[in-house]
Amino acid sequence: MTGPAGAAGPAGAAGAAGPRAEGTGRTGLVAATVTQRDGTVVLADFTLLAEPGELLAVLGPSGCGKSTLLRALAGLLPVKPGQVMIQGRDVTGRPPADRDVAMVFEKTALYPTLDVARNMGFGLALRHTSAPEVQQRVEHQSRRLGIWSLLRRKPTEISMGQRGQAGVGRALVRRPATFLLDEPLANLDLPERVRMRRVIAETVKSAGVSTFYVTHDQTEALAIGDRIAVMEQGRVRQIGTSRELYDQPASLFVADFVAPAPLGVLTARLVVAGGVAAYRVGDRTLVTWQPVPGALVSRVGEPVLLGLRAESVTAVPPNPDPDATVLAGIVTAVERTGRDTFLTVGLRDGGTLVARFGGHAPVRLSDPVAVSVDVAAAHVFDPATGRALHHPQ
Ligand SMILES: Nc1ncnc2c1ncn2[C@@H]1O[C@H](COP(=O)(O)OP(=O)(O)OP(=O)(O)O)[C@@H](O)[C@H]1O
Repeated sequence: MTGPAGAAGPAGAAGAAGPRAEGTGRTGLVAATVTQRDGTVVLADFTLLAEPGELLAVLGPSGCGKSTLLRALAGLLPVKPGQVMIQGRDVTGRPPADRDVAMVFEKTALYPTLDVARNMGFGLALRHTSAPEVQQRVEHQSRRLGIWSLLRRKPTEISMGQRGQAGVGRALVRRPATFLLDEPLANLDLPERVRMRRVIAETVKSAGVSTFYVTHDQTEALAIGDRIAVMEQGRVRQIGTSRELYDQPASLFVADFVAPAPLGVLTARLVVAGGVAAYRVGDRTLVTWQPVPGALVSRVGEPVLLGLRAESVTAVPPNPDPDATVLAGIVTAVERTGRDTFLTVGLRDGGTLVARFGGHAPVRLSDPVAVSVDVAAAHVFDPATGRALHHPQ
């Protein structure tokens, strides 16, 4: 199920709004307005609900309101008007302690006088879990997280990354009504992040607890989320699985935000040439060799934006197909990942593309370069609104 906020299906954004969220077991905000203490309205008429047991990744740029969402769910910021639902129960106006949430902040504070084991078990002890059970859960979880050897150390005796891991451990030993994880893997190196996010995903899934996992790292969101909600400026722009967001982004913003490499964008005009769809870009006509897609028929003759992923823009083969589209430009940025080289190419005909070449491509900044473009693979957007008009099959 995918779509922009408000057009999503049963588990989607505004589709599940109102009292219907009650009794469904869903967790999230419904038609909620959240205002910071200084009067800044961060979320307005905002609806986002996770299904029971779902790991919902919340992805978006800095300042879009991700932390505000979690703080409102936890009861740290008031929702007025609107509803906060936890497992289908309306907890709006209830204090944080009544909501049974386990929350991890990016900068989780541990109790400085307690060792890691007691920090991890603190929430359980508060809830009157027996000492042997606290010990058993802390040991089990610390082994899974790889911090068992740190249990007797104080927070000042471990690294920032390890403090973050202990904070995650403190949440994961619990079986709360919902997990709220706000950039829980900050300060960790990449291999540790990947390992930790697997442990987190396994733990929250096996606990069957709805989880909001906030990140601004698209790779992390796509890897971990059952679905991903993409936020921008206090709104959910789209909610769907990683495949849905990648194949059918609702807008240019979403397409660019979920792409591992920046999206190339060309300003074009849709034309029909010899019965097939083509795009005029500067003086060039880029032919798709396919009929005009149904969704674009009404747009023939009009300007559109073409979004091209790096995998559709590649090195020109030694004996190129004469019908292939080859564009010339200048390399304005080079990023090497080992396996691939990503080139940002300023085109002679206007516009910028990002191309994926092989890892050994002998290309340097400011080099002239020719790229082969799979025009039929372009996602097509409305230039005025950025809304998607057509996705390639
Ligand atoms: N205490 C505050 N008082 C006033 N405005 C705030 C406060 N905290 C956050 N904001 C504003 O609310 C908006 C959303 O902030 P929020 O922290 O929710 O964003 P975010 O998506 O979590 O960002 P990041 O990824 O950088 O953590 C921002 O414009 C921010 O400046």
